[in-house]
Amino acid sequence: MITLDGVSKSYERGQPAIDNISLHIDEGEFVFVVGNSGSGKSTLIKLLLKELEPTSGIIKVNGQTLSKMKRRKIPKYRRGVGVVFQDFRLLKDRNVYENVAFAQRVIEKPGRVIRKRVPEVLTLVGLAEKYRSLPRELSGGEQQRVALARALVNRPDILLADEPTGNLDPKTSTEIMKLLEEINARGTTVLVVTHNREIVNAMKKRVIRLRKGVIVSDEEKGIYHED
Ligand SMILES: Nc1ncnc2c1ncn2[C@@H]1O[C@H](COP(=O)(O)OP(=O)(O)OP(=O)(O)O)[C@@H](O)[C@H]1O
Repeated sequence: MITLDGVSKSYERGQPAIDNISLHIDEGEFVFVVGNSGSGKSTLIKLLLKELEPTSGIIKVNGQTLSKMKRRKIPKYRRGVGVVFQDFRLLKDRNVYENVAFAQRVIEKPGRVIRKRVPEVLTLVGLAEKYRSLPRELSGGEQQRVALARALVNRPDILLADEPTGNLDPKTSTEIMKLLEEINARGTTVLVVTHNREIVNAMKKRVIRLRKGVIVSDEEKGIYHED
């Protein structure tokens, strides 16, 4: 599903942000990528979304080699990967329903599909009753649920989450993680970047740890070791 082969990424100055990483993530896996600030986690997400090009190495996602992808295919590729971020990134002046429906409108889904699919996915994240609320009327956890619904509405094979609980309290963070686990159980491959130790240790999933752009451990049912 996701394969990196000898991937490095250097910015203009300093050490490589990603330094000769090779890894494989199978279809249906749930993986945490952990590491201190500056270890390269966000760079990895950007490489997977083809927002950045690697300095060297090969990245394959869903059978496609990203470096060979035609420019005009990139938007479609990105829409096939669900993404959520720490800061939710919702449209402030649109309600919950519209925030989610928007992801379908941009790919020109017919109205009847949108009217069916949006309530379905809002039910999945537990927000069916708040479909008319604006983002500012929601708690942080609810806003992240909307972001998740938006990421899932087009049924992506892969969900990338960059520090999805970074702005949330511990209880809400656990709820969001349980939701990610459920999404994974329904077949989506999930990759979560975080430095939330408690969450990682509670979930007992595969844990890939980065330090200065290098994989220092990769464990099934892992824990987040002290650095
Ligand atoms: N646009 C950029 N230009 C130059 N250097 C960058 C750029 N983005 C990131 N870096 C550097 O690359 C390294 C890895 O950064 P990255 O953002 O991937 O780390 P991270 O693990 O996601 O950190 P955090 O947990 O703080 O988000 C850092 O040394 C950072 O300073």
